[in-house]
Amino acid sequence: MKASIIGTTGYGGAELLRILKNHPEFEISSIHSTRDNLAISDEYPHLIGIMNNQLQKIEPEKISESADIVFLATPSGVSGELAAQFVNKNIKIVDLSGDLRLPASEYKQWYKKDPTSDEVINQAVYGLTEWNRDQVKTSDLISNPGCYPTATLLGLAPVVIEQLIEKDQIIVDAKSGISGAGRSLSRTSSFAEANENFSAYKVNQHQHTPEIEQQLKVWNKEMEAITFTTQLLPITRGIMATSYVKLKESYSTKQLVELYEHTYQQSPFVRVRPVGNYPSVKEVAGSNYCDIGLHVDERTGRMTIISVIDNLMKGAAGQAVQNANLMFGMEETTGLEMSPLYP
Ligand SMILES: NC(=O)C1=CN([C@@H]2O[C@H](COP(=O)(O)OP(=O)(O)OC[C@H]3O[C@@H](n4cnc5c(N)ncnc54)[C@H](OP(=O)(O)O)[C@@H]3O)[C@@H](O)[C@H]2O)C=CC1
Ligand SMILES: CC(=O)N[C@@H](CCC(=O)OP(=O)(O)O)C(=O)O
Repeated sequence: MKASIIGTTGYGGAELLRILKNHPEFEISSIHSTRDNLAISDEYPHLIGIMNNQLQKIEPEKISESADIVFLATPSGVSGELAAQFVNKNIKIVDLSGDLRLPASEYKQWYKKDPTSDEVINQAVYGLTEWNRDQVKTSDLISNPGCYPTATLLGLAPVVIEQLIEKDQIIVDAKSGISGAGRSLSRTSSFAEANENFSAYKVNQHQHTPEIEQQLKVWNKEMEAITFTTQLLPITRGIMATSYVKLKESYSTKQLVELYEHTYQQSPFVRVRPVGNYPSVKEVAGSNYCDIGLHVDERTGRMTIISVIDNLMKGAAGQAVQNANLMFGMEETTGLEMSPLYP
């Protein structure tokens, strides 16, 4: 299968290159960004001697004729316009941005950008793979989940679906490494501002809030608004989402660990930690795993759920390829079985 990547010079694009270069079934047929006639190894010297593909102009007609799938690793606002040019052509699409995840009106409110049309948005399947496998398999247009929603939703799903928690009491305290902000320069992600620092941003205004709430409502329509805080960690890769939920009845940690193990027993990329064991971001770095640890505080009746992912892998390129694998009838793990980079 031939794959094209748009947004190849960004961090998500670079991670797609790393995965697809070693994928047994996908071959990289063309790479694109706003620039062309530049070798990818000139932009990314870590690829010297590994890949010397040239960046090419973005010509949707030509790409659709020569590739079976296109990955849009482009910024929100750009991806939606590109997706509209590829839909209904003979090519599958996986969009890594937030452009196809929300209804147009809600997108405008949270992203403060013009949305793409609801007609395109409505064709997209939300690619939280573990929970949407059947739809992903038959879709030609995938809206890949955001990095924070992936970690948060995988952590919350079992207790929301089983209706074990209060519907209006979810608090999510989430932290991301700096690569989550992309490759372009910004003051907050500069070394001097981020190193040895730890700061909260977009408090109660983060654009991933409605994406999380929307999926919680799919699982249980009674679910209400969440409190969601995002923070910037001075590390390169990794997200930790710590969710606090109020249990309706009393359960032990052991009972809930068993529920999570049972829920995810057919999900090779979700690893539930045993009682008393909590995951760290380094334990999933460079891999497509989402690791989940949990604990019930019997004093408060609350459960703490800690889920970690690599934002560039399960939070972006890894999950995008996991979805692409299913779209072409492959095992979801194909080309994604790399172990975490530890230490
Ligand atoms: N970083 C992360 O952890 C995650 C990112 N995402 C999403 O994935 C997408 C890519 O993110 P990331 O790789 O971090 O972003 P980067 O800022 O690192 O890269 C953006 C890429 O898009 C290209 N680009 C920018 N504008 C255009 C345009 N008008 N037409 C074509 N290409 C364009 C850039 O090309 P050039 O620089 O050559 O102009 C670059 O290759 C974003 O939508 C992001 O929200 C989702 C989950 C996690
Ligand atoms: C650390 C950091 O800045 N992360 C970014 C992630 C953005 C992103 O992935 O954008 P989408 O909305 O297109 O998914 C943020 O919090 O905005």
